[in-house]
Amino acid sequence: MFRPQYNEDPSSPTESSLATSIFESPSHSVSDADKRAAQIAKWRFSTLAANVDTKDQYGASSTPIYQTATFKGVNGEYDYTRSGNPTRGGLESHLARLYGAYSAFALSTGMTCLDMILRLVKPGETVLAGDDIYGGTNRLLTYLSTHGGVDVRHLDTTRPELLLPHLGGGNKVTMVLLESPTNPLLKIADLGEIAALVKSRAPNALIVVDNTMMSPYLQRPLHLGADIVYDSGTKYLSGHHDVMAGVIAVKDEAVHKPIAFMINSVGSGLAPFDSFLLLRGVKTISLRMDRQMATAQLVADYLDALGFLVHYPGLKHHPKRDVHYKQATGAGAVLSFVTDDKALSERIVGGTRLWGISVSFGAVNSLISMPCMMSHASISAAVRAERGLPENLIRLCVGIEDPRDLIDDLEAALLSSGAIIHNLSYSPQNPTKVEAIFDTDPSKWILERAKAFRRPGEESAMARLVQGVKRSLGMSATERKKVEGEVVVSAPGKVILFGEHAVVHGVTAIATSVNLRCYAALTPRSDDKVALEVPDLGLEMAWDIDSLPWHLLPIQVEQSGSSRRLADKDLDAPLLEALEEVVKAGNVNVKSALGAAVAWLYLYMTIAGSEAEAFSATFTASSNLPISAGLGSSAAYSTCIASALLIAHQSVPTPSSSFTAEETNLIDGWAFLSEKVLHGNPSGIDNAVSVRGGAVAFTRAIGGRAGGLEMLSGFESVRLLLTNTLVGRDTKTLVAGVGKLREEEPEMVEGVMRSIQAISDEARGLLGAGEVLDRQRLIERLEALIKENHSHLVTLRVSHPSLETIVAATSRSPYNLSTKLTGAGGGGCAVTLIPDDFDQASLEELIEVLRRDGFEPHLTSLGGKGAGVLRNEEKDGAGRVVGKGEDEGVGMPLRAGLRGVGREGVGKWAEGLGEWVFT
Ligand SMILES: N[C@@H](CCSC[C@H](N)C(=O)O)C(=O)O
Repeated sequence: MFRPQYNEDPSSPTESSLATSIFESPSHSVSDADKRAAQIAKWRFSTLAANVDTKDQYGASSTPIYQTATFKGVNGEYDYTRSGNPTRGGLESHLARLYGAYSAFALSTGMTCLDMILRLVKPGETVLAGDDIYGGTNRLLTYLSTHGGVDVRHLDTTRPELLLPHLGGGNKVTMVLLESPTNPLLKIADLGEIAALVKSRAPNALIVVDNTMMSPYLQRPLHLGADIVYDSGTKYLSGHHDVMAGVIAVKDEAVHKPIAFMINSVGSGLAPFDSFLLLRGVKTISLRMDRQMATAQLVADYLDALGFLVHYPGLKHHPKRDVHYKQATGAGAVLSFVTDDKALSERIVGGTRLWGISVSFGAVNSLISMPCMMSHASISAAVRAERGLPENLIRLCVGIEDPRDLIDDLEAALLSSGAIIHNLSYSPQNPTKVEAIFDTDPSKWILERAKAFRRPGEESAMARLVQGVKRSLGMSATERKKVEGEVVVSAPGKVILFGEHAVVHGVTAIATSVNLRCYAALTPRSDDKVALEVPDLGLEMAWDIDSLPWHLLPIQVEQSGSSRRLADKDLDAPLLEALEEVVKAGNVNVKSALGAAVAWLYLYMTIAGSEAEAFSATFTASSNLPISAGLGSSAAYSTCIASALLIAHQSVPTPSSSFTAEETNLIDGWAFLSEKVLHGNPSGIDNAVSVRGGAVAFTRAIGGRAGGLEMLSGFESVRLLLTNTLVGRDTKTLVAGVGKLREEEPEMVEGVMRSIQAISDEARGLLGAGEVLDRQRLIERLEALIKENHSHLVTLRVSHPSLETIVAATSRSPYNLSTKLTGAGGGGCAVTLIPDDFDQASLEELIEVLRRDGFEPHLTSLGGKGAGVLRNEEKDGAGRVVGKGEDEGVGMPLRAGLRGVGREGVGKWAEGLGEWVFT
């Protein structure tokens, strides 16, 4: 005789026949039927579901509806539809295969199934059931206990150990009735563990599982130790809410027989037409459920991201997620959430248009309900309260609609009800961008979508309070990543030697690094804070890491071609605005300090990529570069932030000799992003020079012409006097002034632009790999070009009396030096080339003259090194750099020295630290 195999995947337990008689247990002959069964046993669920294995007398593809009450007794197989009907029989054979069951029965409703099953329990016996169960189940169990003499006990089935006191001893437990997930709180019971536990202590007790939430597609309890499983066929099995039905599937003949007897005696078998509908619906179950589940996950993620307490086993933090996925292959398409306010829940439910307000679930259209008022209304309010079923609970049953329409509708209802409000840190132009993400990654889309809103009121305040208390107790809310040792970096400033202003109009500019630099240390700490110290700006701030707006982090688009995460091209407006608020909340409003703090936090968060990757550290930066003088101090600062963070995150290792081109480009990309935070729309030339050092020729892409950046490698260092006029100026106004002049006098300005392009072209040749001149001739040509370029800048009206004073002082005898403004002009700095043979005494005298005139001269040189990192040789046994955190007891962190030496001493301090490696 053929016996079913209870394997992992659905087996083929019954012989393929159009009908299964309920009078007798299925008997099967070894032969073709067994061979076919063996073949079917290999099929996966969706193949089995779509192929109904019937043997109709006419070969009908779709099982015919035998709409007849009686039969004339051909072969004695059927006599009366209550006892057996070919349409129902075909359905039952098909269902048995899907459940991996010994046999299956199709009944008029799910509740009829439970009724038939509960008739196996006798008065005086005990049934154990969950404390979160469907209202109809609770009602029938209550009736049985009040009218049938059955002892019904409700327990929390998520804790198998709670069953123990009820098993064995004087207890007469003959049935354990389980739901997993439960309806409506989606709690998870470990079906296998409970079955084993019950069987070990009460071997005769039957394990019964209501599997309606999952269907056999996702969970097959008979394979987990259950004896009987039943489903409301009205739900996922039929899928269209056009038929009421129930299905019982059993493990063996011993259970089959009494249930078959009862169904025939009572006449609860499913009618032929309804059997046809159920059979038709079940063929598509896997398709429907896959789609419904995928959308349910999005809806759950969305509500979760908005801060609602959501019950759904697909959520990462569902308390029994692991148990669920041990016994089921998916999370299903029902979820519930609480609002903490019944009236609010009513407004949400009433505010939806697409979600139908209805009981039931599993159909192709989505439904919304309040269980306490609907599916679970038959449980008294007192019992609901006792069992922890919130009156404000909303249950969502997700259908196959487009997820975007469902979210639109739900979002509108949440908004109109006041359950969520707009997140003002979110820029309103983003929805289109967000919509586009849906096609490539719906789960990222949903999280981005949730960023636009937040829940008003208590909950977040409460969460903040809890976190505050935790912090005050010295408890960390999150296990933090640690920075391994202190990271010390530096990066140079730059001067634009030729082509400033003209570069805005597409002319090539030549910029070189200077040996004035920004220095910075990233020092580990262990108090869950991230801090910033820029003593030059009077900036000293610290933030709790978990108080930062991590939820606004831009979506991380998969990047091909690099194992490292590259910087985004554009700034994320919501994050930027939120960080400005964060910094302003610390009473920092001065533009330079505000920018420095926001740039630091922006890179700190985006390079980490998530709060989980963030570490606790202090970033300390100081620079001997004049600030806001057109010398690229912000680019040097940005380069320091980028390189320190990338090294700390081990995206860039501290090299033994120099950085690779890929590492250099990576640092440049992130430094450019920081420059965007600081300047809005920078050209990129400053960070390019700061990261790479040396000299570059930079042409901005403009009017369809390609731009470019060329490193000028043949360049040897030249001495330079950089004189700060200390006259503040506004770059934007000066750039706009040249633009206006171009409109008013186009020919004149075009002529100047052409001349400056010629200067830059010649300089590119001199400093690059072009014409090789002897050193003296090179300096002479550069001096001539400096003078010429300055005169053009005067013509463009961007000079300033203070700059002209410096030009005059340096060009007069006995100095005879060439000077030009650098950068935006209108004040700022002037650069004076110092030939190799210029005598030291004259130089010192000139510096004194300039000082007396109220200027601030710095002797420096052109074309120094780019970004650098201090090689820390101190390693521990595992080869890691020894940490010098605030509290690691390994001596003073280097940042203390960096703060202590002041701007003038910082260069010397850095030199004395040890060996540096540069890009
Ligand atoms: N009025 C009905 C409610 C049926 S609820 C159906 C379904 N099981 C669900 O959970 O939505 C009744 O009282 O039984």
